Amino acid sequence: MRTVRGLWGSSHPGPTLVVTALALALGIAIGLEAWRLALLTMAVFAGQLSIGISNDALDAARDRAVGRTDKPLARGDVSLPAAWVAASVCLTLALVLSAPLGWRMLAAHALTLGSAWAYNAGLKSTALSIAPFLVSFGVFPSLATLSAPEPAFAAGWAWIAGAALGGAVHLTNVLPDLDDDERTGVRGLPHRLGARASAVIAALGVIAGAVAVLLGSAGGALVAVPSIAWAFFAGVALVAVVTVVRAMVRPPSRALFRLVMLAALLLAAQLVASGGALAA
Ligand SMILES: CC(C)=CCC/C(C)=C/CC/C(C)=C/COP(=O)(O)OP(=O)(O)O
Repeated sequence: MRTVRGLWGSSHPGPTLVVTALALALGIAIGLEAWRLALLTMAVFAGQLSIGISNDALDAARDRAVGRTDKPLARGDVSLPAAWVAASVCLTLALVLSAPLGWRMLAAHALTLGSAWAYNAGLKSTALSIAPFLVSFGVFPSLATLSAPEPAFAAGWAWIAGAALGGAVHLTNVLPDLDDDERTGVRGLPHRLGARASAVIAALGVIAGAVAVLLGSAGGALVAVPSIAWAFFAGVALVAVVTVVRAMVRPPSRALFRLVMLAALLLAAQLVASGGALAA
């Protein structure tokens, strides 16, 4: 039981659940039938577990060195071999569950997973640390549209929205750990930019994502934007403003990352509410 709890804690449960909910929301928005929706959601969930657990497995020694008591592997609640078995099983499950949805969906999911694992394996310590987030989240909306009986890539605006939000996720996720990371030699893009610049760019990313969804789901015509979409846009813009203000007046905390996740969920809800045409 301790191992299962520890593995769940290592999976980055918050982001895992949010990304899974986003996949479910996108699948609902495009009207996927029940079995496709279930497979898409379970495949994304398994993939997220594999990304989160492998991330903590690769970071275990560093996390132990800086006394990260929030990390089950660093605390010794889970052994490293158990984490690697769990991450490998989840990765395999993610691919096996994707396969019945078609080879295009399988290939796209493999790409998002490969890019995330590349982050874990070392890209996180380079100036290109943001790249896997742009790639994985950029491709992410297409996981839903490629799961449809007539597979298609997502529309260009959805790629832009996904990548912009993915960038914001990265720029805010590492903020509370900047000092610990520097001590263990992890110097990704946010470390090089500094906390405030990262938070401001993340907020701009959130706004860019909101504009892409607002205009994209209305076919590019401002006059065609329904009032419900404007309401969601205002909500997301408010989240972006709060993110910047918080970053200016308080030391960087998990709150900024949670605000970005909230913005992503609001945008997904907007897509479901407006029944926006997501496919290209
Ligand atoms: C759609 C999809 C597949 C997206 C995934 C994209 C991606 C690059 C995910 C990595 C997620 C992750 C475990 C970040 C934490 O890393 P960290 O080690 O920087 O921070 P930590 O202290 O929170 O572990």
